[in-house]
Amino acid sequence: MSAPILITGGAQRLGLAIAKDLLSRQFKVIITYRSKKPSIDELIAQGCIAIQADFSTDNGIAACINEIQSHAQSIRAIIHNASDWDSEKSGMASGLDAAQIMQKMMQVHVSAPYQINLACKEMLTDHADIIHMTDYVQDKGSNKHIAYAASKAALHNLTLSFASLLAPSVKVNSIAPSLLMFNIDDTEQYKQKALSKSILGICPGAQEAVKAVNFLLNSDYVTGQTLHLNGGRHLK
Ligand SMILES: NC(=O)C1=CN([C@@H]2O[C@H](COP(=O)(O)OP(=O)(O)OC[C@H]3O[C@@H](n4cnc5c(N)ncnc54)[C@H](OP(=O)(O)O)[C@@H]3O)[C@@H](O)[C@H]2O)C=CC1
Ligand SMILES: Nc1nc2c(c(=O)[nH]1)N=C([C@H](O)[C@@H](O)CO)CN2
Repeated sequence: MSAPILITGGAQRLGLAIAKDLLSRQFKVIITYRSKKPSIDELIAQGCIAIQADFSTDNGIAACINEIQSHAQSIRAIIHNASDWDSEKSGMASGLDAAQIMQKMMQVHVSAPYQINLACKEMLTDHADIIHMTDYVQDKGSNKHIAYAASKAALHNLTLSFASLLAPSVKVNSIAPSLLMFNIDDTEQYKQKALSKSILGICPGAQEAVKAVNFLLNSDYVTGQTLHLNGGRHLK
């Protein structure tokens, strides 16, 4: 029986598109989700295993690891996709102070992938992959999402460390998107401004991430790298 591919945060948007693509091509898929959504029942109906997990606490991460290990003896790939895109403004508006915002961003984007990778590394098959979904801001920072950007930079640093630790049997890479999908509450003004930040000027949708994941899964010689999905934003 083929080893499953684990996708964290697989119940919506990019993670859901990646899960659906892999299931359509007969991969075994395990997703984690934080809050219940209709998409989860659809995935389960297609044979996906769905694990409820909230990475905001170490107990939540440990419980998730136990669930993963109860469902699989081996793992073909781990895609760390789960994420909260907190700005300092939105975080403080929700009552968090600076320390709590930084802790929240580092917990989901760094501590969870770190703990899951170490706990599951012996389960990874020969020629396995770990993919960290980072962000264009990993290299550039962000004046509105300071803690978020720092956590994505730290996540990319995990790529470098785990690529070195797990070679040659496991490849570890970052995928660093900028705008791939809008959010439901994005205004037209925001959308136009976001589109203007890249030289290609489009919002390509989730399939751009699907294609990048499949490139890495099919590669034999790419590790410790970043696949930039940013429409040439760095050239603007
Ligand atoms: N979409 C884009 O244009 C871009 C995306 N990226 C990155 O790509 C990845 C996918 O993006 P996107 O699909 O938009 O992501 P989403 O913002 O849709 O988040 C994906 C999932 O992560 C889950 N999640 C958030 N916090 C936690 C937590 N503490 N524990 C467990 N699960 C959690 C959410 O659960 P819940 O549904 O319960 O909230 C959500 O379903 C992310 O890492 C993102 O940072 C980077 C740049 C651009
Ligand atoms: N977890 C998330 N991270 C990010 C999102 C998102 O919706 N969820 N969106 C972005 C933006 O698209 C940004 O790249 C361009 O404005 C960044 N990260």
